[in-house]
Amino acid sequence: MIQIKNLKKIYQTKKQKVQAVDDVSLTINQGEIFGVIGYSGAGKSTFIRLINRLEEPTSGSIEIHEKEITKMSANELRLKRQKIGMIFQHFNLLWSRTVYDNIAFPLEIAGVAKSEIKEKVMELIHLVGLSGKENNYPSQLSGGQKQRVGIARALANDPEVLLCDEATSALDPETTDDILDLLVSINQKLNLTIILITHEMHVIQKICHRVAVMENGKVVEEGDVLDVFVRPQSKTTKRFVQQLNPLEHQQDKLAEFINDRDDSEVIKLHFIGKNTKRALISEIAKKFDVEVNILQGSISPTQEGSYGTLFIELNGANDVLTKTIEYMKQAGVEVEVLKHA
Ligand SMILES: Nc1ncnc2c1ncn2[C@@H]1O[C@H](COP(=O)(O)OP(=O)(O)OP(=O)(O)O)[C@@H](O)[C@H]1O
Repeated sequence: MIQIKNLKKIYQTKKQKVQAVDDVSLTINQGEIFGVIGYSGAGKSTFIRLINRLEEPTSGSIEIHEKEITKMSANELRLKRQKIGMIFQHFNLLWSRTVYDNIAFPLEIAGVAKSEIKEKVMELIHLVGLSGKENNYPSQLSGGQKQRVGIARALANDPEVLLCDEATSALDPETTDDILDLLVSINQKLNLTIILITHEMHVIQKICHRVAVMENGKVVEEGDVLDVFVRPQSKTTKRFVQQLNPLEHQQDKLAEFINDRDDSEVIKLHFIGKNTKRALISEIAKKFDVEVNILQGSISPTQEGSYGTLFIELNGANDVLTKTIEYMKQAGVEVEVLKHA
């Protein structure tokens, strides 16, 4: 478990003080993928660099597996950092070293015997899907392959946690998905805790279990990914969720369309988890004397299950409409009436 309490970082420049991280407290559980999302300047990079003290905190504490990072001496910190892997947006590889030698580097520094290094490096090369590329130099690799080297290097000393600093931001969408899949498989195979920062909601949706939203150095919202997606609270979170759900963008257009039709009830439904697989619309059409018109719908998978949004129009007698809505609520679907008949 990682416990971060009242973490603060103030940069003092000649002209001004910048409060980059402002009283952040978070608990990150063993084996989870925890995402921190925010717009540029929110304080994400500073936050993640504070965890392994690449930046010195102004105040606050960070405990990893009950060891207080903030109180460690330089020597203790050097040893602890071997157990905190990190990957970067621009990979930070050693360009004059081959794939093999890049991955071997942290093991050499840790004083591991050559024969053990060989076994470990070959195992890691296999794990990240780079078999056959051992003797290539970084310049001979694609962006996705470079990040695979970065991941293998970060895993060399069997870390307790992997920090990912915008690890997919320099990659195209398809390669991003491949790297995200690799991170999920590593998380599952090794039960490795992963903390990542990103400005892309897609990354959070695809691989994170929990998420914190940062704004002006503060965490403005935090929770299970599914909950945050379905019920975003802060304005910033709502904007991020809209980034991903085209339906939310189109809600204004839908509203115009809805207002044209004065005899129908218009409803927004949120299906969460196993409910996304339920044939609720055909159920209500059979069970009640209502006409159902499907206006728009989408379904999005997350690590913790799927969620779906559906806009429907219902026509029928008022008491039947009330019963239909009650039936859908009882089925565990969230119902929001956008326009009454
Ligand atoms: N070394 C520094 N000295 C002074 N101010 C800094 C320093 N590093 C970051 N800042 C400031 O701290 C704030 C947070 O920056 P940070 O890079 O952590 O945000 P971010 O969310 O990672 O943004 P980006 O995605 O653009 O990197 C910004 O106002 C930034 O200008």
